[in-house]
Amino acid sequence: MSETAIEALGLAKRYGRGRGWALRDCSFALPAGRVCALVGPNGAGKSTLLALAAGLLRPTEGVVRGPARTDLAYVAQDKPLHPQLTVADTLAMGRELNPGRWDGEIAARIVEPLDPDARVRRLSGGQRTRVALALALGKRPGLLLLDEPMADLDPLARHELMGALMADTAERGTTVVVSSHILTELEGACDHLLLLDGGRIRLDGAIDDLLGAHTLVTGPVADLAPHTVVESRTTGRQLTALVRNEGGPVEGPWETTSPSLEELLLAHLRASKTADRTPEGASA
Ligand SMILES: Nc1ncnc2c1ncn2[C@@H]1O[C@H](COP(=O)(O)OP(=O)(O)OP(=O)(O)O)[C@@H](O)[C@H]1O
Repeated sequence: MSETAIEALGLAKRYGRGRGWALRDCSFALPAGRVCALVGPNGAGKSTLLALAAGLLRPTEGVVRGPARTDLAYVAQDKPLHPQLTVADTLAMGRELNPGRWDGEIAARIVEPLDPDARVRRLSGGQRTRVALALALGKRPGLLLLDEPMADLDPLARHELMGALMADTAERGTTVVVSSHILTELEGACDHLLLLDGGRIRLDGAIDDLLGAHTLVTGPVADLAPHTVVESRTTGRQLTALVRNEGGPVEGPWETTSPSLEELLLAHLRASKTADRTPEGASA
């Protein structure tokens, strides 16, 4: 059995009485060393889950257990930094706040394109992202929580930083939970998936297992029973459906392939949207 890096049990969050649930009944256990993609539509609860995991929010219900604060780094969407400090001062502060574990080398590598004497308030959004990531990685955390870390980076910087981040965390066996809307960014980098929608977990598991548990079916419109259909669409006489592999191989006049991560996610998201609109709930 592999060690668990972070675990949630019945975790729920409501930002005040009378407000809706931002997160509801979330239970999961993430094995140590995994790189977990946290995905879901706007307002799904991703930032809430990450802030709860970082210990910055208190759950309304349930618990989340992770490493101690000293062994955890969190890069929030708004990347709070001290605007008056320079890049070099910010890293010096990181060293002071993390005695005995600060890795100046990785931090310096991340901010390498920046002027060390530039003040944070004069940096662009993407440049601030570099500083925030340098602080987080310099801390050498066992668990790294990243909330849409690459959103304001140009494609080249995104590619370079994602590569550096993944190489470094793989080398050290760091557990990473990273939220993003850019599925292509996650596809090669992550090995675990948490899909949130409407504050609830819709999919949770190793990406290979999840992909292997589904088949994408295309062909003439016909009944796919006894297979469990996650979601199906018809265009004219053509059927495209994502089915679970529970009922054995799909046999019939259809072409069957393994879904891509994007196809898997989109089908589950469309299915949960339909289920929310259907009183009895649709299959998901
Ligand atoms: N500080 C807050 N006060 C009140 N409601 C909040 C607060 N933060 C988030 N919410 C609500 O909680 C729900 C989940 O929001 P959250 O930011 O966690 O979603 P998200 O999945 O990170 O969205 P996005 O992809 O847009 O960043 C939303 O309905 C949002 O309006």
